[in-house]
Amino acid sequence: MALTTELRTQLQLREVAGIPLQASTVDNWSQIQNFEAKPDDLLICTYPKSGTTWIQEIVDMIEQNGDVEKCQRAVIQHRHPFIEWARPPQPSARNAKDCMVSYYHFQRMNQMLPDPGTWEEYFETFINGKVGWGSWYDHVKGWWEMKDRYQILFLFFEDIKRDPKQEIQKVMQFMGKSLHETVLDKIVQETSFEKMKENPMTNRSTVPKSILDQSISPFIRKGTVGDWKNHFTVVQSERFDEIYRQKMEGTSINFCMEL
Ligand SMILES: Nc1ncnc2c1ncn2[C@@H]1O[C@H](COP(=O)(O)OS(=O)(=O)O)[C@@H](OP(=O)(O)O)[C@H]1O
Repeated sequence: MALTTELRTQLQLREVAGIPLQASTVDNWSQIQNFEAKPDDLLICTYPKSGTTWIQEIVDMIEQNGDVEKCQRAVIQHRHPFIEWARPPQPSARNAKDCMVSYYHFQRMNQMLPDPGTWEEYFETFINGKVGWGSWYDHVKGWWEMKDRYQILFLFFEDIKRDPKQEIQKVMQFMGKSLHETVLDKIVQETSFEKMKENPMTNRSTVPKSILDQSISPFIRKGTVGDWKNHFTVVQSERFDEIYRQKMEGTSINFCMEL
């Protein structure tokens, strides 16, 4: 049974250093902040809805040398636990407009996050960074500035979509692995949108409907670049571009908005 609307409106996000987060994350914050990575740990650092699940599956497929059965050993969220969920960061970025659309549909179906309201209301919430995990702009700018100072592989959703093999190869090299071309091709195939949408270990179908109601919007929804054009009005798009220019001023990062 889904949470009632009344209960959902009570699901307020709380803030740590100005970043809205789920209450359970805030309650465990000191434990999360004290997390110490081991030298060979690989952290996947994504803004929500930027392809987290996709890169998780790619990384595991590489780690398991393309062995599909091994990647079926558990659901994706158990194979790579989320640090902020405090049960026991490579940044991946996706253009802000598609990210907003994806996040909007996710908040409609995710009963553990506040109801997004109408698309117009959500537009304001998102551009003001009042969504869970905070501002898209701060996340992307922060990691972009950091990328040359640490051992970081910065990936774009749009690049993986355009040329999955080339980007998977980059991840493989970053992980210090060398896999045969046929294995790479298999990984490309197994991590395609169609495969991951059907795969119960990646599509969140095992999560109860009371948490993720996939009848409202599927977790693996469209997986495209440019879906924002189906949601943004011309006025919204122009206003967004202006705000984007202000917020991203001074950064050299460039996003592809359509393929
Ligand atoms: N294999 C593959 N190919 C293309 N696109 C894919 C793939 N897997 C997931 N996706 C799309 O990624 C979006 C979900 O992002 P996240 O996994 O970061 O979501 S979450 O933050 O972990 O909830 C969500 O985007 P939208 O479809 O635009 O909503 C998913 O459909």
